[in-house]
Amino acid sequence: MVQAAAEGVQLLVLPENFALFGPEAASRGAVLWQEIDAWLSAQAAAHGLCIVAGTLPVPVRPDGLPVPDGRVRSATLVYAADGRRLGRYDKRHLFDVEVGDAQGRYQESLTYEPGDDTVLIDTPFGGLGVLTCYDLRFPEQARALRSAGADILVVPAAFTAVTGEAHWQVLLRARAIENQCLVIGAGQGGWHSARRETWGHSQVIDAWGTVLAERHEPGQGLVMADWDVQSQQDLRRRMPVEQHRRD
Ligand SMILES: O=C(O)CNC(=O)[C@H](CS)NC(=O)CCC(=O)C(=O)O
Repeated sequence: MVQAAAEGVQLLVLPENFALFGPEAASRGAVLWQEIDAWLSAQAAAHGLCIVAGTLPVPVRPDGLPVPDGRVRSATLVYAADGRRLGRYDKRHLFDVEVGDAQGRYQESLTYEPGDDTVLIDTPFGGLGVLTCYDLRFPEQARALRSAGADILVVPAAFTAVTGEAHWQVLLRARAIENQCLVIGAGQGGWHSARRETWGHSQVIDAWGTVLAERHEPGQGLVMADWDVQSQQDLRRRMPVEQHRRD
């Protein structure tokens, strides 16, 4: 946070399960999430940063009711530069998939309850939509966000090394190009246990599909880019795909 603020970052996106990762994440999140929420809000205000904190395991639904059966939601919380909460999005597509890597089978729905709604969050930079990790594979969610007014799509993720190498950048670029949005993919990257490896390769992609910045190494780091809002608006005017839709 300190480094980001010093570098002049205005919008900071964190990866999926940035604070808690692995088998204990859900149960620890259920206990710690309010403390982390308060800390994030204070960080946003202290550094004057808009923070997209994707994701945190949260044991209550957006309406305040507890998530039943001891499960949690994979929630992305968004804070304004004064610390106010601008919105919340809960991951809708859960990763119950046989990848065939060292981990073998992923069964996110054992510990997580899917979110219900696609949420457009109003920020000082424009409409912001969240696609959490596996959500990235469902283009209709990104399209719904664009139609609702998204200018920026953020993708907090922990893509597996196997699926990430094959699909991560292609999917991010496709969502950027087809929806003419800035896409910010923030990915966990590296080994988390003897069997769990994530792909990383966080990147920022503009509405034309140009990769503006990318991290190639595993581990933590800041990936930064400038956003040219004007050229995104020009592109949308010259090539109005949203108005040309048939479905
Ligand atoms: O469990 C945690 O601590 C963090 N969350 C994850 O790793 C999630 C759920 S298992 N991973 C994905 O959605 C991977 C998607 C993916 O890799 C793909 O779509 O190819």
